[in-house]
Amino acid sequence: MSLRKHTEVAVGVLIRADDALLLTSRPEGKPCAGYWEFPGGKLEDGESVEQALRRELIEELGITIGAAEVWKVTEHDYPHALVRLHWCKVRDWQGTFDMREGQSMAWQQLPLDVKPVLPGSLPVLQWLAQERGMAFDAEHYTRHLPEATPGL
Ligand SMILES: Nc1nc2c([nH]c(=O)n2[C@@H]2O[C@H](COP(=O)(O)OP(=O)(O)OP(=O)(O)O)[C@@H](O)[C@H]2O)c(=O)[nH]1
Repeated sequence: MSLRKHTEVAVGVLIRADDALLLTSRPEGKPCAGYWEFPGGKLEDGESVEQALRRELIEELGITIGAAEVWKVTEHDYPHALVRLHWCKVRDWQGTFDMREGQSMAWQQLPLDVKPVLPGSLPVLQWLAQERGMAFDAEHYTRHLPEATPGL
């Protein structure tokens, strides 16, 4: 049996006052380019989840977040990596959004209009829908997936 090492990832669910959620598109050159995701990235050595998330959101979006606590932890096994996702809800940030990696951003209510969404993010969309008393239809997010997606 081969044991794959987890890649630890900090992910921010940015929630605006009207409950809209921030989604960003994965830039060209990364695995799953063009998929929509919540902003974030991999922890570097010695970093906490909160530190990594703060650094990533400055690097990617040009904003500085306030306090961020881990809300949920999920795992997803992609061919390119076995990831452990540490999800933080963020309602407090400063600065102006600046897509520094050439990505797109979209404030979205549930169910999301942007597609496709990374499969590793679906559990969180389900929890968010539950919290809002809404039905969750996984097929809404998966039925238009490209048939062969390199890196997925
Ligand atoms: N940021 C982010 N990553 C996610 C989400 N869902 C999900 O499965 N992932 C996975 O978590 C991993 C995050 O890695 P990344 O490539 O975005 O990290 P990074 O910005 O540090 O990349 P880098 O290697 O270019 O520095 C990817 O394997 C990605 O598929 C999500 O909603 N947001």
